[in-house]
Amino acid sequence: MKSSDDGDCRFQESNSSKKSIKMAAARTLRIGLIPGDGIGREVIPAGRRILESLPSSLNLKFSFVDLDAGYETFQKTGTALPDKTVDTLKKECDGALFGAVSSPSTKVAGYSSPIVALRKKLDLYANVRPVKTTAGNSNGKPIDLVIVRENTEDLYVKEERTIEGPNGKVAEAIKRISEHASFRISNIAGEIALRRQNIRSASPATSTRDQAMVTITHKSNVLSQTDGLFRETARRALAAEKFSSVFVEEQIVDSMVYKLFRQPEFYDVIVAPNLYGDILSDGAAALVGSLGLVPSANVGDAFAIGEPCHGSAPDIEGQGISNPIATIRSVALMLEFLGEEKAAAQIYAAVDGNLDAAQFLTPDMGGKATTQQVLDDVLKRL
Ligand SMILES: NC(=O)C1=CN([C@@H]2O[C@H](COP(=O)(O)OP(=O)(O)OC[C@H]3O[C@@H](n4cnc5c(N)ncnc54)[C@H](O)[C@@H]3O)[C@@H](O)[C@H]2O)C=CC1
Ligand SMILES: O=C(O)CCCC(=O)C(=O)O
Repeated sequence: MKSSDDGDCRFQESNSSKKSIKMAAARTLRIGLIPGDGIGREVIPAGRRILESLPSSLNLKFSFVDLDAGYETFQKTGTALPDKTVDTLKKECDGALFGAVSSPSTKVAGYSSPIVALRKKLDLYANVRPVKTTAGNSNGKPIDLVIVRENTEDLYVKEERTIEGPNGKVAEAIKRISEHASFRISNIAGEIALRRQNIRSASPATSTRDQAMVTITHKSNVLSQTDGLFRETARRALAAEKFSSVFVEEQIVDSMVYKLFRQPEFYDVIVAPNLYGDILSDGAAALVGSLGLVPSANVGDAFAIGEPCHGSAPDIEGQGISNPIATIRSVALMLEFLGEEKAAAQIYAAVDGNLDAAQFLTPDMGGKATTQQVLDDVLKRL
């Protein structure tokens, strides 16, 4: 049961043809909820509450289906990502929210990260991670950048092996970079840069950037074949006529970290292979105050999963103090990719209001509020 719908939607063009017939009908979206482990189970209910509380003027309705994945699921069933979860997402859902999972740091026979697997199984090839300060929370250095991380390959193909070498064990992993995946991720990075520029052009008074920019991140000075292919392909993708207004530059990943920390306000869109994108986004989260603020969307041509950038945070699990904002912003990001920009904008504004007022902040942000209090404050502002 995919969405019944009268709205315009980037990923659901077949539905847009119904627009003229059913202008007044509400669009109903079916959302899969995958809390996972740890604080994933604390923040996903907050995400659901946001969707349930959107103003009726948006003409949007939601139905939900609870789905399993994670380490606890693995312990109970022997698999971290049940087929039922994947099938339900594919056959029934328009989008999904994923919390976090507790993947062990040592090898456990039969366990494999379910979120890494899910991204591949649904071909969610782009991991879009906006990192942003708000007006009241910028320390004079407004940050507004997006990390666009390739989501299906690189070292995350997880083809590893351990062999006996002459001096003990030797472990190896394949780093796979394809022209196809590098091209499509760079193309989406260019499109995001253009879209951001259009939004800025609509309100020039508040904009501090004149031109869209994409920074290609790589380590092709050392890895000339793998990262070399990524760099070369990204250059080619971004040289397309449609991106002629986008300034394209590149940065070797280690100095990228340096420059990002020295001058974060310089960056607009950063496109990176999977592992560098993962690391850069957690680093960028520190620049805006907390991992608990940074959302992501796993995006393919036909589906989007909103997911906070953080993990299952076992150090704060069960205390009721996990920051729900990364998840709430992930809800907005998922809606954006499902064509519901207006709803997304209202959620972003409510979150910005909460952060700027700084009355209800969780301890990671220096406050004393609980998850519930932050959620209630955001709901009040919606
Ligand atoms: N996508 C996913 O499901 C991810 C899962 N993980 C898993 O999470 C587990 C824990 O990993 P860590 O390295 O500790 O990373 P983590 O992201 O869970 O936590 C890092 C630090 O950030 C804090 N933090 C994270 N989210 C927060 C929030 N919403 N509010 C307040 N504070 C927050 C934590 O308390 C901790 O001090 C591991 O098993 C790892 O495999 C890690 C990253 C992503
Ligand atoms: O722990 C896991 O299972 C997944 C960790 C991967 C990751 O950090 C990310 O992709 O954001």
